[in-house]
Amino acid sequence: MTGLDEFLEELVADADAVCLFSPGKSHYETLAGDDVVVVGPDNDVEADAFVQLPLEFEDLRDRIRFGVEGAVDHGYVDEDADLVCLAKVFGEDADTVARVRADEFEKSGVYDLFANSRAEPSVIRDVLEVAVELGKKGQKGKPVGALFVVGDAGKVMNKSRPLSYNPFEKSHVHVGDPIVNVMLKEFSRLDGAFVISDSGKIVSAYRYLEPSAEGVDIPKGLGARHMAAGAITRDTNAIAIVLSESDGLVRAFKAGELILELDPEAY
Ligand SMILES: Nc1ncnc2c1ncn2[C@@H]1O[C@H](COP(=O)(O)OP(=O)(O)OP(=O)(O)O)[C@@H](O)[C@H]1O
Ligand SMILES: [Mn+2]
Repeated sequence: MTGLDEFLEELVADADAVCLFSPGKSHYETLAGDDVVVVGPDNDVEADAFVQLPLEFEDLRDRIRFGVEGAVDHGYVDEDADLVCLAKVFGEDADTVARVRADEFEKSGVYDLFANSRAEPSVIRDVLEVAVELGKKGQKGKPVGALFVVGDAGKVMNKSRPLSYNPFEKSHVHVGDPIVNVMLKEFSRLDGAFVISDSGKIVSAYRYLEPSAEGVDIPKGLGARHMAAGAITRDTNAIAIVLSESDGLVRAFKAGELILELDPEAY
């Protein structure tokens, strides 16, 4: 199929770098002579240029966008680099080639959310996972909402007040621990926000956030929970992860802005 060969040759011609998504060892070694950035959950192939994926990003566009933002942020590629991305969509091996310019995407800040927040990336990932699971299953079959404020916990506590006794008062428990995830889901039935420290310690449940909402610009149609989430991330160095009871989506806010929107059903 010479036509196809020609097409593929053109597709990858003159690229500045190759982004390899979760490559196997042999796949990586084949390309090791090129300018390669590996993107994946782990750096199994011990690549020098590596961007860690904190989520699976089922949607290839989201996955590529995250990888490219990470590659630019690390300085592995220029902001206007011409890139070839190799990824697996259907099988266990790379089956998809995408040609993309690094400036193709409006900067979404999704990479920055994980890599450059006060809280540890793994803590942010664990909280997102809890929110996504809660969104999938709800509480006893009913849709449920939840608000998690992650990082800069001292300041967040100063800008909030308790709605009820704090079940985490004297405990030293962390997100990611399976028991704690069950507790978070259980307590999400009641009002208010969870406050989580940079390192993932659950500081409090049932906090009513009272940040100044000045200058916060969140999409119309979102209510008080989302407004409080956006505002607290402008007023402090925390990020916020919200599960909406009404539309079932999980959203992340940083510096007063909506950065990420996920449909739990897609994960
Ligand atoms: N300032 C706040 N701090 C903490 N929790 C809040 C705050 N404001 C609202 N909430 C919580 O959000 C819940 C839902 O409020 P509301 O419906 O106005 O928010 P929303 O943004 O529309 O969220 P949803 O999409 O889940 O309905 C409230 O019952 C309360 O538990
Ligand atoms: Mn509402």
